[in-house]
Amino acid sequence: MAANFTCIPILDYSQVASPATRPVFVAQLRHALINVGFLYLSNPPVAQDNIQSLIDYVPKLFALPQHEKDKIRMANSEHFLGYSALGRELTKGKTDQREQFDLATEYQNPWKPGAPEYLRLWGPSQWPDESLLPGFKSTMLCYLTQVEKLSYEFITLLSEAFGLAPDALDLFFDKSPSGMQHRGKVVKYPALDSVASNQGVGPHYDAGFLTFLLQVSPHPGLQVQNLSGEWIDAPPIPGTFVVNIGKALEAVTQGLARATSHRVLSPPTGSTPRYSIPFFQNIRQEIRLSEVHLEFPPEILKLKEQRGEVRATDSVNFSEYDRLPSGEVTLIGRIKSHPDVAQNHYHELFKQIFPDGSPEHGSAY
Ligand SMILES: O=C(O)CCC(=O)C(=O)O
Ligand SMILES: [Fe+2]
Repeated sequence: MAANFTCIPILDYSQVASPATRPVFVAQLRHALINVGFLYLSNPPVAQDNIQSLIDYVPKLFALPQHEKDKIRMANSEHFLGYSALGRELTKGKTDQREQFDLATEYQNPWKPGAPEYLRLWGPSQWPDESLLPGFKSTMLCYLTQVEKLSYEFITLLSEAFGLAPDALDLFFDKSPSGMQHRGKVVKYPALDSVASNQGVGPHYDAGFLTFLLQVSPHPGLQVQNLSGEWIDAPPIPGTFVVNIGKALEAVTQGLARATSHRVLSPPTGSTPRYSIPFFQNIRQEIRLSEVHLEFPPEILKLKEQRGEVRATDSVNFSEYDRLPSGEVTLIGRIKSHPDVAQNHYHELFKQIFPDGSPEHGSAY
């Protein structure tokens, strides 16, 4: 089988419910996880009317007066949650040309001085004033809760695809009430004529286990890197999520599930902006992936050998999962991409990572 993919498979979630079609879904999932690292998911179990209301809010969210957006800027938040103006984020040391709101599932942070710093990473979101955007907060939270549920269902399917027990990956999640926080973002990529480069977001891997991306507007721009380093387009397909694998899941599956390098190019000159809403599934922050050993059946491991190794990639982030607790790996990634937040809230780590001060044109990766 040609492991060096040139297109991204489309899986139909409605096949999961019936015993007759579930094995078809699971087989396609196995292929997508091992050989591609990306897939489209059609018929996801998330209410269409909720998705549509959320989509309707997106341009209004970015159209809020600048001072209202600045009131909830990420630099206020030790949890790296809130608004990032255009040009405030770095990937591979270069400025990303996007504007975004990081908004997570609800979580009360019990951190006390003396506990590891990375446990400060989860906490309450900063929401725009309710009177300016009535109903936005509840719509976004309802959306995040549904995608969270889907993300757990997907983990069970993934275990099945890899020949593991259905609960083999449960140890990565604390499913008690408010035991976990997962993060979402609402992102705007302005057209090339109003930004300084075409780096909407530079080449990178995602952090945790799974990402569920809603491509809100019809713009292409998302690209995925195959094994030989070619960039393959992943244009929006209405009614689907794009699902991809984070670096933590790759590490703990011994590379069976591929974390695939991806990027977004800015829309061309004269275009309207591109909008997207990713959801990032986290894992427990204290867990060290190096201490978890999953037993995969030999026939599954053989599929990885058949795929071969990645021959070229432009992404380098989140390589520390082989030694550090997962929360610390995420914190390092957040500090490198949002040094202004780190400068306000994580002085020691900021100094370690940026001994010469805040990077003008970053050199963190
Ligand atoms: O906006 C997109 O389509 C993808 C964004 C992304 O890859 C990310 O924020 O990690
Ligand atoms: Fe990403």
